[in-house]
Amino acid sequence: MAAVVRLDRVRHTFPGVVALDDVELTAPPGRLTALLGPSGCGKTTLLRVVAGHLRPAAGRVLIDGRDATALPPERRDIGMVFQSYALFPHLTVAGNVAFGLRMRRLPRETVRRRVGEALDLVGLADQAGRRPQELSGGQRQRVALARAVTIRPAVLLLDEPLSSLDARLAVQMRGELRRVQRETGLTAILVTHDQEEALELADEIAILDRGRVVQHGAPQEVFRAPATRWVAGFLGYENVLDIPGKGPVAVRPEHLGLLRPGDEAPGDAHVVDGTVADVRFRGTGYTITFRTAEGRSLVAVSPDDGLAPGAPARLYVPLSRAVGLEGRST
Ligand SMILES: Nc1ncnc2c1ncn2[C@@H]1O[C@H](COP(=O)(O)OP(=O)(O)OP(=O)(O)O)[C@@H](O)[C@H]1O
Repeated sequence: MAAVVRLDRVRHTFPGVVALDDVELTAPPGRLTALLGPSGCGKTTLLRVVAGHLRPAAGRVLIDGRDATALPPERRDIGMVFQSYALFPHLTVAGNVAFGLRMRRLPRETVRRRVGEALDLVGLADQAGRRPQELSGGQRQRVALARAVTIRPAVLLLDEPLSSLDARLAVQMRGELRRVQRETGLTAILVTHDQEEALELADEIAILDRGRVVQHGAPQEVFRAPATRWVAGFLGYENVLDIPGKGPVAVRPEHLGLLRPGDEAPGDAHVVDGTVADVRFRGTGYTITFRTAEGRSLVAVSPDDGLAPGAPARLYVPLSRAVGLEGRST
């Protein structure tokens, strides 16, 4: 049965750094919770505390209501997948997947069956006899995933599992990871610094900033309604501007519209006049930076350029896309 993981006021410091600052977090059973935040915000420290590789200075780790804070990693019933795969080079694929089962002294026949099931699950049944160094990065990560799930752990911890894969493969592996997590029904906690990955994979996202969980919710909710100015900025609401009657608002570049001469702004939009400061090609279009009359910098994206630095420009913000910042903490 999938377990619920709860962190109860977990605190940890390293010399001169508060890595975890009274973290309260619940990872619900059978769901994938992503820990998302910038480098150094405490994601890995949090995962190490859950895994039992690090004893927190204060607070408790509860796995299915049981206090696991003092338990060593091997008694926590946890499967782990690391960025670096951490496969045994001298063992075959099947040997790697079997490792945890053999450690648990399961009967030979059970080990054989479960290894077969795990390799089927990750699509590597035909690679069982190969060694890790003969596999691609994506295949190695599948072996690591099979090894972690075959012990049927209460919790699956994933520490940046896709970040050593090239961009295209990482995107493809997202789907694999999601499917395996769903099919196994495991409670999973994923550490990532990649927003897109978190939004696509997670049932819930916890955003960390300087050792604190600053927002926790469904991906859509976190993305559409960032709880603080910092979260808004972190999630790409790059533009902050004042709208009369609404106060300061944050807007994503892709929601800032560009009015060509003669264009009318749509109803329910706020119009801003400015000057083009910079135009950059970004493959699928252009990133255009504007300077408003009040001296603010605004960034928009446009499918075509046709604008040169110094040219006057009119922008509009659909009010439905503007996230009000008044009353939100920094
Ligand atoms: N073993 C350690 N000794 C001293 N400081 C540490 C140690 N491990 C982490 N820290 C510090 O604790 C803070 C949190 O680090 P952590 O590795 O948890 O961040 P992270 O969010 O996982 O970052 P990244 O995305 O870069 O891996 C950072 O300021 C880091 O420098």
